Amino acid sequence: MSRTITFVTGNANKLREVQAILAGSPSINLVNRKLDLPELQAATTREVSIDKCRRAAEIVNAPVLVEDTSLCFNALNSLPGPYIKWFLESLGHEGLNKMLDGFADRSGYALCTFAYCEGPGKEVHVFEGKTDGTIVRPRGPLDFGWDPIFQPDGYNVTYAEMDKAEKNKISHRAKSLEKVKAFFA
Ligand SMILES: O=c1nc[nH]c2c1ncn2[C@H]1C[C@H](O)[C@@H](COP(=O)(O)OP(=O)(O)OP(=O)(O)O)O1
Ligand SMILES: [Mg+2]
Repeated sequence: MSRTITFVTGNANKLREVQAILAGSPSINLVNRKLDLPELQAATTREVSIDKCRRAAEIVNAPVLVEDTSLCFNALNSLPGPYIKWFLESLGHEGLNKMLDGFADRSGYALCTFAYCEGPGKEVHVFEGKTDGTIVRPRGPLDFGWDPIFQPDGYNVTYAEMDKAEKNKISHRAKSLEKVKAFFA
């Protein structure tokens, strides 16, 4: 049985990756609604995505999936975290790198948190995926967010330099979507 789920996101690149990763998953029929939902000022992507999911369910009034992504620097006790979007917009790739120039540790991780809810007032289910890596000077195409400055552990290329299919095998998003798929299987 295939269920129709509305993926609420304003980010076209996220949508493309989610569609690619879910291609061939017969249990999920994904449709998109482009809404840039307001996001709670909270410490974790978990809290942000749960709140975002509740808001989405109210608006769409049907089963919804949302996702919130963090980029966390270990030297900064996991900041910028859920605020990476605003740090990236204000500081750019170079500014994000400079934030770490005073530290020996340039390691970090990408964290993706999907949240699913059947409708207004219903329980919210959370699915997290994490990929560890290093923050590097930008390399590769500039089409998706902080991809050029994130080099996943075990690779000598950045997310941006990787084949899309390769990124979609090992990414934070792929790992959390594995859990989403298992939930609906
Ligand atoms: O795999 C990724 N590779 C590189 N950059 C990424 C990735 N995934 C999210 N990003 C960027 C987009 C945004 O600058 C921030 C997350 O913020 P986040 O609120 O989750 O995304 P968003 O506001 O663009 O879309 P949405 O409407 O789903 O909230 O990191
Ligand atoms: Mg957002």
